Amino acid sequence: MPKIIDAKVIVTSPGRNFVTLKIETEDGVYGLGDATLNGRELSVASYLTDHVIPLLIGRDAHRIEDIWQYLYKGAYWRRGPVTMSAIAAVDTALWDIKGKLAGLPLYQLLGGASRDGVMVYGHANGVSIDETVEVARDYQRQGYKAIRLQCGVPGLPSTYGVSKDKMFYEPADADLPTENLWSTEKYLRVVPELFKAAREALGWDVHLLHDIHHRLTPIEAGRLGKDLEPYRPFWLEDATPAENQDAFRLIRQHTTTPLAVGEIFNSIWDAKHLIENQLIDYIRATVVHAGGITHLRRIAALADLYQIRTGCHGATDLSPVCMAAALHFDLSVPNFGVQEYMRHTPETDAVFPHAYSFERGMMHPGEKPGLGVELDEVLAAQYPYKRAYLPVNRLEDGTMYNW
Ligand SMILES: O=C(O)C(=O)C[C@H](O)[C@H](O)CO
Ligand SMILES: [Mg+2]
Repeated sequence: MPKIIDAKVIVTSPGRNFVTLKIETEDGVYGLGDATLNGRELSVASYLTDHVIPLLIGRDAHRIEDIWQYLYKGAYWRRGPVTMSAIAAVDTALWDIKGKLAGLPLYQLLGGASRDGVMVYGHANGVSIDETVEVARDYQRQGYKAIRLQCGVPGLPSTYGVSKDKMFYEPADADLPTENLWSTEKYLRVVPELFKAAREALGWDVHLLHDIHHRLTPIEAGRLGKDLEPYRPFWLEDATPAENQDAFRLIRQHTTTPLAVGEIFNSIWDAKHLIENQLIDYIRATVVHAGGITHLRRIAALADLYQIRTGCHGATDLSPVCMAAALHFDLSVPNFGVQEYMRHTPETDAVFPHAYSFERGMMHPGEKPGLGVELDEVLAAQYPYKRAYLPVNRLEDGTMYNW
């Protein structure tokens, strides 16, 4: 058996923080797993180092399911983003090892390719509608088949999804949380105008997406979904906070615009009611925050019964290790929908050399055994952890709101 003899956590910040687990086996094969939880990174690093790594030493790296169950059931305290990100890192690293030992890229172990490539969506954003549409046009020229549109809201100094840089977006921008302002009324006026202008400029042969980022009540989201129907959005994401899963029923009663949710979900239990009641169309849970490949496959299998497709989260705070794992999953899973793709900075790509590639709107995980991602530990050591928080949101009268 490939016995686990060592494991360690590597924290590095090549432009942003990443937490990576490296598991080594007796025969010199190692695997990597992403454990990054944006703004709360060190909690997962400690969970792994202090509580998980001692449990791994001496175990058979091939027994992925058993180790998953051991860490989930054995902790007694189930679920939650810290626990599930830690379990995800172990699970991903073990799949990486299994692939390397088999001499096969991970997607082959997951049943092989179900499609030729993975459709991804890029982020077009700008301060104004015109600027956003111009950026979207540029994405279209690069061959993107799906584009997310976010634009500034007149009257609000800044908002989610609008960055200074056109290809990179990094919301965790400060040593203490930046405070943003929010007005639902102002926002609801601009989004239909954005989609109208985008359809006029880009035509109908491109999928258009939008992320509400948990900021509307169900009835407000229903109204926005209805207003956007003429422009046929691919999805509206995180329309309303999803702790109360039935909130999505109210949105559904008012619009046929497809709904996506789940980037902050960490377990099948967060999605079960939404899926079984067909309250959503896309499930956005991804490898690092939802228990790894093993658990994500379980969520996708449940979703498949209800014709709900996957749409894995893929922001920059998910490391190239997670991106690679997501692409292997996407290529193989039967009910794939779309994959989010936000480019990492050149510094991040240098620390994590990888086999995955992008060509005209499609990605492929590559043919290297396992995940196909390395971690240059010498380079990583040159970028020490730097505390960084996600922003917070307040209404214009000072009331704390959802970011
Ligand atoms: O990429 C998205 O859809 C996001 O909503 C990005 C999140 O704000 C980000 O990953 C938070 O860490
Ligand atoms: Mg989102």
